[in-house]
Amino acid sequence: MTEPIRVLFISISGNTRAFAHRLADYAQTLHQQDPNNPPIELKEISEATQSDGETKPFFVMVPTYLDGGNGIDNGVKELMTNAMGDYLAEGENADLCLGIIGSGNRNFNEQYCLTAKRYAEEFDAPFLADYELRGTPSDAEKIYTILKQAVASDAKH
Ligand SMILES: Cc1cc2nc3c(=O)[nH]c(=O)nc-3n(C[C@H](O)[C@H](O)[C@H](O)COP(=O)(O)O)c2cc1C
Repeated sequence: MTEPIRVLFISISGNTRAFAHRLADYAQTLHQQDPNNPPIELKEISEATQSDGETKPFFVMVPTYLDGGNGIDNGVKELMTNAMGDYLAEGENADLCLGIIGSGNRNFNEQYCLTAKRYAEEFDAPFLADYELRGTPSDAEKIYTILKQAVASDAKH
């Protein structure tokens, strides 16, 4: 039996939630065709989430909400998504994070997907992929392949 791929996400206006479900639906279709394709198990993190301590590896999907700065030579302030950063910082959770997927809007130029990039650095996990807004079917295909490869090459756990 193939272990599900776990994906933790946070979503403020619903785009990341929509993409997470698109990704899980795509994984489910492939899983039904061939049980060697792992399904995706989603967990939504919000301000209300209490961590009882993660025990299995997972990936993170985080959109970008930043205020001020340009993210390069002056500071930016993370808004809205802090509950995910707090969750990763709790206990040993970050040790189980296999990678971060960022989303955002390219209109933000250098700040595109910057929260995911900052998390990757802070929590010492690879920045695996990015997509815009609600993502596309081809983003789901691409990201599913990346997650599957990351699980297969995970020598840490
Ligand atoms: C106030 C605000 C600030 C944002 N800042 C950024 C940003 O700095 N970089 C970026 O790539 N996207 C930025 N975005 C775009 C969001 O990351 C994008 O809409 C994302 O899909 C929202 O995900 P959600 O609907 O799951 O909350 C911003 C959106 C808003 C409303």
